[in-house]
Amino acid sequence: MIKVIIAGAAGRMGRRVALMVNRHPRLEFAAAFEAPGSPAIGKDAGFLSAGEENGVIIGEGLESVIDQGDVIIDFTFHKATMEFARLAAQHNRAMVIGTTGLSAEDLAELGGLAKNFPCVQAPNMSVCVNVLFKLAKKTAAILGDDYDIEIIEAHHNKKKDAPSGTALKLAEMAAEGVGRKLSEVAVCERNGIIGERRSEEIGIQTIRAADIVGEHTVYFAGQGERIELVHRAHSRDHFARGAATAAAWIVDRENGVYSMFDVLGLDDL
Ligand SMILES: NC(=O)c1ccc[n+]([C@@H]2O[C@H](COP(=O)([O-])OP(=O)(O)OC[C@H]3O[C@@H](n4cnc5c(N)ncnc54)[C@H](O)[C@@H]3O)[C@@H](O)[C@H]2O)c1
Ligand SMILES: O=C(O)C1=N[C@H](C(=O)O)CCC1
Repeated sequence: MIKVIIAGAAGRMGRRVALMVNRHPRLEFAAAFEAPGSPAIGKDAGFLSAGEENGVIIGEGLESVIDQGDVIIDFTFHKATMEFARLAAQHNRAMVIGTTGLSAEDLAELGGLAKNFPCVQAPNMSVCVNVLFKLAKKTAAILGDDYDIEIIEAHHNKKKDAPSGTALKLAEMAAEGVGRKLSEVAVCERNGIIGERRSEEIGIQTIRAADIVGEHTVYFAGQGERIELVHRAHSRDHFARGAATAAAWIVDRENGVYSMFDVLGLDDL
């Protein structure tokens, strides 16, 4: 069995990951940890996630548990994630990184650290969203420059980063489809007398409201008609299931950074 360490085990995602790891035939929920001072420390993580006693008591900090597992599943906060990656590199532990909000500098550092450990890093672990990433690129490439590309994302009011990592990836894929660099054409805020829209812009707008799990719409708007590609998450369980799938996949890989396209076999689409 592959022993799994869950970072942020008391979080919205951590709790569901614990459940999905418990249910995976090749995974064993071996250890869990939380942020220093978290009220969850010392509690049974299984109980938190599914009402199932499974005897995994939440510890404080990765260093306290890193020797108990083969792979770390991380849905925490971008600064914490980078600390864990540095430790994983020192201890040659695999990682599944679901945390978003990582900067370009973080991702560059992660690429260097991953010379010493294998990791899957993905802003969205859902199968359908990863198919949507591919559809966004292909749709943009087919329609070309005569269609304005805009993205709207909606999430719950507790989400700390914006735009969502998924929205940024959708925009990046669409930009690739039409041969643009997202860093040059992304417009994430519009306010005041903004003037006419530049045709090459890719707009990304954010909604934060109530308990919305995660919704993304990609607009390809032309004169007189448009295409909308839409994904709506019904629960966090499909993200957690994707993370468990990635954890079972990554432990046999060479060191380096992989995506969910690699895990799901979507790379050639
Ligand atoms: N890739 C995906 O499919 C996917 C899906 C959902 C959420 N996310 C991302 O996952 C992250 C977490 O989302 P969430 O809704 O679970 O948030 P959350 O705030 O509910 O959970 C985060 C947990 O991490 C803990 N944490 C923070 N710093 C820590 C540290 N240094 N050590 C240990 N634990 C620490 C917090 O105490 C909290 O319990 C966000 O970045 C979100 O965007 C990604
Ligand atoms: O709930 C969240 O936070 C989510 N974050 C990811 C993102 O930023 O894209 C994935 C969707 C849910």
